[in-house]
Amino acid sequence: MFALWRAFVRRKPIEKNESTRLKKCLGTTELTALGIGSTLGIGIYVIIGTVAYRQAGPSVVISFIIAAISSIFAGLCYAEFGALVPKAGSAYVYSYICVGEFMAFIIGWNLILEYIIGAASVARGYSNYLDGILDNKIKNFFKDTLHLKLPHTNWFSDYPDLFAFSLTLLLSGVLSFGVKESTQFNLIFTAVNFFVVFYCVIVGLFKIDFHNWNISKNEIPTDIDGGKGGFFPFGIKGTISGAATCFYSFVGFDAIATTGEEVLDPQRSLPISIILSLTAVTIAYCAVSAIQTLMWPYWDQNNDAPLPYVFKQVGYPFAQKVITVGALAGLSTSLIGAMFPMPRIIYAMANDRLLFRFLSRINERFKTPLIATMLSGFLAALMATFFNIGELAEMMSIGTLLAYTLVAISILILRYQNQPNTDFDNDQSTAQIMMTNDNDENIYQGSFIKRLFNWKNSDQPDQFSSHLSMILIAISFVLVFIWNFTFIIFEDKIWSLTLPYYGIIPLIGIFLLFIFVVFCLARQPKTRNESTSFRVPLIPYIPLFSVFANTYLMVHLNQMTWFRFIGWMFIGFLIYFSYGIVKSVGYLTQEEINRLSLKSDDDCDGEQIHNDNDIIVN
Ligand SMILES: NC(=[NH2+])NCCC[C@H](N)C(=O)O
Repeated sequence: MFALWRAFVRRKPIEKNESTRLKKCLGTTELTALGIGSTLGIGIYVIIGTVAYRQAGPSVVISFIIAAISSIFAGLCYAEFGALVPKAGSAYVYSYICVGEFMAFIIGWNLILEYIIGAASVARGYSNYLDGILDNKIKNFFKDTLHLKLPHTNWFSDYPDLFAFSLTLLLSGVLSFGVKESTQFNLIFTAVNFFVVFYCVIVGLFKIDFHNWNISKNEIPTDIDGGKGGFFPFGIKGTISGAATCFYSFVGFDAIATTGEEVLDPQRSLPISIILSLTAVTIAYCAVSAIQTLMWPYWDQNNDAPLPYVFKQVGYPFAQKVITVGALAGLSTSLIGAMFPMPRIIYAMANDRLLFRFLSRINERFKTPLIATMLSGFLAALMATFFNIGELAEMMSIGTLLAYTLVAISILILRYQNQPNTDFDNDQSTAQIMMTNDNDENIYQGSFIKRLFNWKNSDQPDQFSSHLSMILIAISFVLVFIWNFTFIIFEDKIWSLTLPYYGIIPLIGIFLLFIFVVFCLARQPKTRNESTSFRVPLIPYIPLFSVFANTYLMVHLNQMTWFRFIGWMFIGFLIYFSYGIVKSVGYLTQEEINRLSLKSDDDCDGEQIHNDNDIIVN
């Protein structure tokens, strides 16, 4: 059991003076453009309209604000990681270096889900959008020629979307043959997209009518389910479930974190551009959602291409054309933003031997992880062909929400650690650090209660305080989850203020317990690493709030999404426990890793080096 735990918490050594074959050329501007480009897409052009129409009405603006808060808190945690680790990577790499292998595996596995399904959903959205403009010509053609009759028709689309399939496959082809994501291209497309958003807001301002935020029920045609009218036609519940959908619109900024190796000054640029791009995107979403719902009644928003529809309805056909250009630019950058990091994460995990080795093969000629790119591209293309966009968006959101949650938890663990693996000038490998850890003397002064409240006001974490904090973090995570699940059971009653006592008692009880645990955690000593350029303020509150907001949105996703997600995690654990845990490079020294990578460059099927520390799971 102990060996298992040691495997879970082993950390990846950081290669000192690691050279990179990639060109260091990106500055804060390019990175911010990349962040905005991969985030601002379907959200503006499709989601605002559909959420206003079906879930939240004009209060879609509030839904966006709620989703923004949860994403911004996650963004802060990403920014700290980016500032801390001077190395290319995603949340997966960061957590492997700072927290431990098991956490890293789960984050990485969820990121793969996010990117594959994210790419599929954007491709699908792209094709729906084009269809909306072309009066459903693509859809009708495929429906007539290749009609599908699959069970669960709300999951699957009723025709195979070969347009989305070809688009995804084409793009992954382009990406695998070494066409580096051109930042120039991205910059131009993002600028076009942003200009169009700006244009919509300005032009739209001339056609706003505040009555649209206060429509009464009898103005809504009887054959339309428009709720009770007003600003919250579907109640607060609608606004919140809308927020869970809007969350999708904020996903993508994490692409910034995967470019670390090409950035001139990552420790400075990464945090700045994450925060800048999230701010810009939030303003854009809030502005467009306000304008769009003020221009046209929420109950008559179009489903496939709502933004141009509204401009057409108010008598601005020219604006419709401008929006189409912006949408195609925006959806393209969003699609590339999802497809580009996808093979890189698979490659990184396979390189660390947490996933199968063949996925880390670099193609000699094109110098890209060809197999990983093609395989993930093919999977994304298949998903885009058969699944409905709604199902894809939910599935992507659950993976991303869990990844964000775990990144926030990782930041907490990092801050309360007594042996951080973040001394980047020290060439001692993690293996050695772990050895010394084990021989540490455990001088636990004072009784448990005293330590729990840190009576001595110690400001230096030691082994005891760091273990204690880990336990407190785990307990608070479990409490937040249970609280959110309980909340959702009674949600209708809570919003209508008719909550019975058997609902009040557990909710208050869990809440008080949570406050107690957070209080104890806040008392524990934290590490002080003043050298990093960005640190999340208000530890432990901001990461805990992020955990709360993310799990809250997670429990609002539908049951089927949860079942499919559990299936995905099950496959992941199967791979980890049968392969990753025994093959991972987590316990190798730097020299061994070098030998290993030399070997795998020559011959991927060669024999793998086994080190003395190879663990036996007992
Ligand atoms: N990395 C991803 N999962 N990308 C998909 C992002 C979707 C993007 N937020 C949009 O609204 O278009």
